[in-house]
Amino acid sequence: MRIAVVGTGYVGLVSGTCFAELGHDVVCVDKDRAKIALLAGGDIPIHEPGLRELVARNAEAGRLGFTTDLGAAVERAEAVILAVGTPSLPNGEADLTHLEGAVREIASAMNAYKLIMTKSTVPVGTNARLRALLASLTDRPFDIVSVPEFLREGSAVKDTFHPDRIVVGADREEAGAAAAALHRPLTDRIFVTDVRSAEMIKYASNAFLATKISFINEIANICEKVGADVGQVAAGMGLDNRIGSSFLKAGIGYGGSCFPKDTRALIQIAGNVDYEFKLLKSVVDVNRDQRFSVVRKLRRLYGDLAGRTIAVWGLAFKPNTDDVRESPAVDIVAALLDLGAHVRACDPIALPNFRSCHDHERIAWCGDALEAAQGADAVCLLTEWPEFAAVDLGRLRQAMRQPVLIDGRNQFDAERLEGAGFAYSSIGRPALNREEGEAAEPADAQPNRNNIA
Ligand SMILES: NC(=O)C1=CN([C@@H]2O[C@H](COP(=O)(O)OP(=O)(O)OC[C@H]3O[C@@H](n4cnc5c(N)ncnc54)[C@H](O)[C@@H]3O)[C@@H](O)[C@H]2O)C=CC1
Ligand SMILES: O=C(O)[C@H]1O[C@H](OP(=O)(O)OP(=O)(O)OC[C@H]2O[C@@H](n3ccc(=O)[nH]c3=O)[C@H](O)[C@@H]2O)[C@H](O)[C@@H](O)[C@@H]1O
Repeated sequence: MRIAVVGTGYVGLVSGTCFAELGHDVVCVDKDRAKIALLAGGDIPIHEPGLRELVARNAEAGRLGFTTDLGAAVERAEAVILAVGTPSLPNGEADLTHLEGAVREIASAMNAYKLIMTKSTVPVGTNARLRALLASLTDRPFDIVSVPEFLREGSAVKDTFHPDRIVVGADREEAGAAAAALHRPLTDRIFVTDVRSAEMIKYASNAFLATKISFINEIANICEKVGADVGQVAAGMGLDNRIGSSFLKAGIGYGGSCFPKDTRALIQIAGNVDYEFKLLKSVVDVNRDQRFSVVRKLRRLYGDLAGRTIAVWGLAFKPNTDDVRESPAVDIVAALLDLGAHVRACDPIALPNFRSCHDHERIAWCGDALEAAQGADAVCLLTEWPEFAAVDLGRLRQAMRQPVLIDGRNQFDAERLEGAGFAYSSIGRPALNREEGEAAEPADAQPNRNNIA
């Protein structure tokens, strides 16, 4: 099939490449000329394991092309995938201007029947509105079906080739069958439903996963107070098939381009029909606060952070990506700077993206974990890159002014760290060196180890 993919972000690029790999003839379109020039030159604009090779192989085979000419791509296509961004408006609602713009451009290129598949995450009712918009602009026949995308950054290629399920929302049976047939080589688990339910499945799925994360983070906060270990609690809970073990990793909360945006949008979707989604509002509040637990631990330890040097390990919102959109690190670094601290930051690949948006005279940009730790009063681990957990503790201790490690992603073993002479604190796990009932006192030159948990 000849396919045009409109929007060459994660979703467009990965799904376009996937369909090329399946033998289809794919052209990816983006209005960002720099992005298309990069792709046409054999480079890729995102860090995604396995993607570069896949793009190169399919481009070389002539099955995958890149263009800024939406009209030409759509004219030759039998199917069009919509994968443009749907970012948050200031009130939390999804901004649909990119989608509407793309549909207007598609209208001008309609020369025959097209199967249009919306992979962008859109509020319930959006596909119906896009259908009405397109119908008002063209007499040519088309279908619009909803095929929400569930890939994760960092494992996008694997997720696309081995999805848990494909959801197809169609209001005409033949259109649903055609979209399902296109995805059939990827999985037999294809759930065909109506368009509105498909749109809602996407938001409900992201909101549910976000809820699991905020839930376990609140359990972690209670664990800290009662002396339980959230890792053990999550493991024990996860053995129940009804609960499942995934998305129960406690830490500094979720970030990224989707959970924050989609939870806000679902709260708005509910609000627009006069329903207050209380649970989801709390999920968002808990998540917003959770990241600052790292800063609170530092303040309990040191009191005033002005003039302190804090090493920040990890800037990406999760490992295996250079994406820093709504990363907890953004707020944590800003809070440290507001409190007068000096920050020494590192990340294996996300540093340039972070630096381009959040540069500051009191941030030193460092090449690796040990360089960042040089002269630091504390290390804060914010992204669970494997190289951080593998750091040589002896060299780390030597590099630091004070051997303090705040582990925002529970990557280290407390006993090992404390055995190596560190004051160590993680999220929701008991601190070995803290006596029950011990009073918290502000510290001066030396950290008050007993206050770190
Ligand atoms: N990033 C992710 O992991 C996932 C994203 N999604 C959803 O997929 C959608 C796309 O997200 P990303 O892939 O992150 O996109 P992105 O926001 O990184 O990129 C979208 C691209 O669309 C292009 N674009 C906008 N209007 C255009 C037009 N009229 N013609 C051609 N190109 C146009 C932009 O220049 C941009 O390069 C969003 O709705 C998102 O919520 C869904 C699942 C996973
Ligand atoms: O709609 C989207 O864009 C995508 O959003 C998420 O994917 P993604 O944001 O790429 O990454 P996740 O692996 O879900 O992680 C999101 C955030 O949650 C955090 N997280 C995840 C799992 C966990 O147990 N604990 C936890 O804090 C991660 O550190 C990260 O900050 C969903 O997992 C995808 O299914 C969905 O397609």
